Amino acid sequence: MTPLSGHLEAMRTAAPLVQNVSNFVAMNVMANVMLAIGASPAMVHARDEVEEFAGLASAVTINIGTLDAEWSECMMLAAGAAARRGVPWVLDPVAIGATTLRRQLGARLLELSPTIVRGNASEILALSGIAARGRGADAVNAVAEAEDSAHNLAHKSGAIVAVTGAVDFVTDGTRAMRVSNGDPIMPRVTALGCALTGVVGAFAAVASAFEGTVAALAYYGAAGEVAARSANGPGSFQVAFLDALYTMQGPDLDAIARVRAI
Ligand SMILES: Nc1ncnc2c1ncn2[C@@H]1O[C@H](COP(=O)(O)OP(=O)(O)O)[C@@H](O)[C@H]1O
Ligand SMILES: Cc1ncsc1CCOP(=O)(O)O
Ligand SMILES: [Mg+2]
Repeated sequence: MTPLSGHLEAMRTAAPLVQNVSNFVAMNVMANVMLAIGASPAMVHARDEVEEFAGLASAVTINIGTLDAEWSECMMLAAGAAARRGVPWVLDPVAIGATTLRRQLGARLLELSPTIVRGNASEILALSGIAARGRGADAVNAVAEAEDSAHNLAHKSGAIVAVTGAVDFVTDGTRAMRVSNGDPIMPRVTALGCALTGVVGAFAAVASAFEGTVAALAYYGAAGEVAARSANGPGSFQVAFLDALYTMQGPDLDAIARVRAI
């Protein structure tokens, strides 16, 4: 396995263009996070250009956070274009257990073979067909509760499935890893999960989907730990987090990361 630092350095060298069909809450947060890590984000979702743009991007991310009928159509077009062109694409099934609209779109997007699915435990349970509703976009389930579902979902869909929370879990349906970096203040800042999905996309542009996802999660959690040391609450954390993502070097990541195979 390539060291985590190797993936971070490769991602920064490539500065991949990542197309994000995101949501109204996350767009600004996500773009700032992606610029801080050294990637090039483009929040492009209009029906008339979304497929063309997917041909320019090194990765595509699809997030159902603030969907309506038109967003849904654009997401299907973008995911389809990425899948046809072999561009890695990441699904973030925000609040998928909450409504029929979300569940139906999630099922249709899964048919387009996402490279990676990244969500919290309640979302991964719901996407797997287990009756977990979450609390809107927030998880009410622990990661451990969703690990079997993640495994089955990965096996069935062919996607790498990442369940995030206090200890992240990543599986390809056969092997699995846990990443125990991060800080409990992270879910107190909106859209940090959505922004992480963009970071996963940037790493998937330069690494295998499994290794890239693990590296992205470890880097993100490590930066969260560094930022939490100087933060007084969610406001100062948000600023410190962007700085930590920006300043973290490969050797820092290798030293702070807590990644283990299961
Ligand atoms: N209790 C926690 N302790 C440490 N890190 C956490 C905790 N909860 C979430 N995180 C981290 O926050 C980031 C966003 O994950 P999460 O909150 O699960 O996403 P979402 O916002 O989509 O629900 C991940 O890096 C995850 O590891
Ligand atoms: C609060 C909210 N409502 C719809 S999308 C969204 C953002 C969710 O962000 P995250 O999944 O990163 O917590
Ligand atoms: Mg989320």
